[in-house]
Amino acid sequence: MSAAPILITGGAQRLGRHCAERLVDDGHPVIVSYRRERPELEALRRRGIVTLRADFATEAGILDFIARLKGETRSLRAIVHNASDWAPDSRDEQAGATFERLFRVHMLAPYLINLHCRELLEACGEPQRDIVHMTDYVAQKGSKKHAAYAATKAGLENLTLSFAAMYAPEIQVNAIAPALIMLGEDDDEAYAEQARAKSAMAMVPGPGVIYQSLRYLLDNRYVTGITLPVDGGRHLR
Ligand SMILES: NC(=O)C1=CN([C@@H]2O[C@H](COP(=O)(O)OP(=O)(O)OC[C@H]3O[C@@H](n4cnc5c(N)ncnc54)[C@H](OP(=O)(O)O)[C@@H]3O)[C@@H](O)[C@H]2O)C=CC1
Ligand SMILES: Nc1nc2c(c(=O)[nH]1)N=C([C@H](O)[C@@H](O)CO)CN2
Repeated sequence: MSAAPILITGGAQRLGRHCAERLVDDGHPVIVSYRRERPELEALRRRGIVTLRADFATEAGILDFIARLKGETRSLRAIVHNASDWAPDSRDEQAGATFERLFRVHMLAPYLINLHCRELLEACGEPQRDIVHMTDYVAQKGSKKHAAYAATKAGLENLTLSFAAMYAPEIQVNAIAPALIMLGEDDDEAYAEQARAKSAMAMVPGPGVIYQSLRYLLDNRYVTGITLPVDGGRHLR
């Protein structure tokens, strides 16, 4: 019987793509969700990664993805909720719509996928099954410019506790809380220098440190209900 796949939402680029490719390197079948079709997806498909389109900005979009996921596989080894919209707060009439969209992407999608896909994880024949929520250091600190983003990531962090308690011992549920792992395409050196100065380690490590953290959770049978900080010691500054 072939191994059950690992689902990474938002796996078309950056941290999610890096983890998807490393999981394939480690012998796991992988399914990724993506929102926008683009040429880079072909490279993932050539590696045998199944790509499913998903827009989590609406409940209908979330439920439509779940239905198509269940048409694709009957079991899952793990679910990594990586999809995220790092939108700054809107100061105009869009403020409410922005908050609601980030609530759906960061909280409602993981909540509904966890509820509706529990049966896929339980159908996995391997001894360990995992759910991993990608949160953010700012869930604990807040953010002056990304308050809606930080609040909805804090909500996702809290969902980690509830689902860990609900799903133990069959399924382990944990979170990874990164800070400044990768810069954005438009970030200049001045921004990079300012961002590096925010942590004790004063570096921009790249996505490898996230895969190391995900690997630790996937390989540890005794860890559940935790949030693993991967933030260079932001709390020390
Ligand atoms: N990068 C960093 O330094 C940090 C990252 N994190 C967290 O780590 C995770 C990965 O970060 P990173 O790789 O930078 O993430 P990205 O900003 O690259 O977003 C990941 C994916 O989320 C998808 N996405 C966005 N909105 C939606 C939506 N409405 N429906 C479905 N998918 C959507 C995008 O899909 P598409 O491209 O197809 O539109 C995108 O590819 C995120 O959860 C992030 O919050 C936390 C702290 C620091
Ligand atoms: N979905 C995303 N979330 C976050 C991103 C990103 O690019 N996409 N980037 C950050 C920053 O690196 C921030 O940590 C810098 O202080 C945070 N979240």
